[in-house]
Amino acid sequence: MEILEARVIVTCPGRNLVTLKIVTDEGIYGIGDATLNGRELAVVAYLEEHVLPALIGRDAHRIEDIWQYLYRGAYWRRGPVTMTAIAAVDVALWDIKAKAANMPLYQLLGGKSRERVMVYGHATGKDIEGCLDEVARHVELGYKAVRVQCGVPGIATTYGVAKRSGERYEPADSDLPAEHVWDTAKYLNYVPKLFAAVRERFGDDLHILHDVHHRLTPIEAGRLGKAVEPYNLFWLEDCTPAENQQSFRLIRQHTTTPLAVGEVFNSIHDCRELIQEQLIDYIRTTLVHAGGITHVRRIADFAALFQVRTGFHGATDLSPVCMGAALHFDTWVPNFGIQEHMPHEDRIEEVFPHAYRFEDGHFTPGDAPGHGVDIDEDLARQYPYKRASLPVNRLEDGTLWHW
Ligand SMILES: O=C(O)[C@@H](O)[C@@H](O)[C@H](O)[C@H](O)CO
Ligand SMILES: [Mg+2]
Repeated sequence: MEILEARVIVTCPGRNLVTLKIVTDEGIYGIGDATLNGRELAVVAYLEEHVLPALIGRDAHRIEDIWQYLYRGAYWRRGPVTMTAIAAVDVALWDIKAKAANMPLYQLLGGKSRERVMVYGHATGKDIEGCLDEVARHVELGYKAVRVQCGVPGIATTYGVAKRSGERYEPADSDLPAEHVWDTAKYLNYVPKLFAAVRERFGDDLHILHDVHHRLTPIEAGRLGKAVEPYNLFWLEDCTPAENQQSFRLIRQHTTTPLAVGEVFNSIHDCRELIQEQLIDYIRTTLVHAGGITHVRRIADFAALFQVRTGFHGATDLSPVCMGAALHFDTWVPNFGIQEHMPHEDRIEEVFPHAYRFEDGHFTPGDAPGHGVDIDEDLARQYPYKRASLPVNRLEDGTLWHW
């Protein structure tokens, strides 16, 4: 089956999303997500100039060979732009292969390991009370697991908190990077009270998650993990930047709170020590930013050897195409943990019709052949690209900090 054509579709139905469509001579096409939040056009140029011309005429069935060709051929190794471009090609080719086999993608991966995929939703509030109301709304909607984030008194804006209650937060919300102010001491004094309040009101069964978004030092992370042990978190995410994988040894010496890391990783080499030394419990690296199904499957299999489970990134900047493919992966992967879910706004749902469905705190990927997500190109064209940047964070004295 020959690749006849490959094109990139950029659309902004509320936020920028980049999609790759690969068309074959048998009339079967596949699509892959190529969205790298805040750096979208870098991936578009990479694909259009350096990848797509080399795909034309290749056999669409040779997914592994094409992956190696793009990875080794680039010479420079890894990096988010390269690995997102490779992921888009890879997921589109898996979509094609599954459609050609007339099977849902999870069947090609090895079949179902579970009937449904547990997801966590996002409860955010400008303070603890506001966040509790949002947790209640999620529990009502059926969620069994909820990520809780709230504003901190004395800090004007806090990452991951929606501007208005009931809305989703959007990290890329301004033309040029917005500047936020951060204060670790205020955060560390306040946030344990949030978990205490959630347990008090919702009991022991609800899974609670929290994202620190890389903002603590390793010893601060150890202290927080230890302080919140009584509240039995499902996980504490990105408690410190993980470029220095060894720093997690220090955190592990101090706490048994489960740790999740990896949404910014794009290669198995970024998480090798973390997994091999069992310094984390959940790996968050997902299809779109880490070379697609072909590479993330290697990460997941490696993680399984060390009882590390998956907990894929699933914020709104990962398009429905990534979500659909991830749900097939989650349905198959033996060492599944949980899947992040942030609902896309209606305009996005209209541009990307999909087979996956939410029910009772879980998703099922559907049984449509392929990954079950499509793109309405005419509608997509009605929403032109609009530059949007991720924020930066500074300490009160002006020092640039992790956001
Ligand atoms: O856990 C998460 O979902 C996040 O950390 C994201 O909101 C992340 O900040 C964005 O996806 C960045 O594009
Ligand atoms: Mg995160």
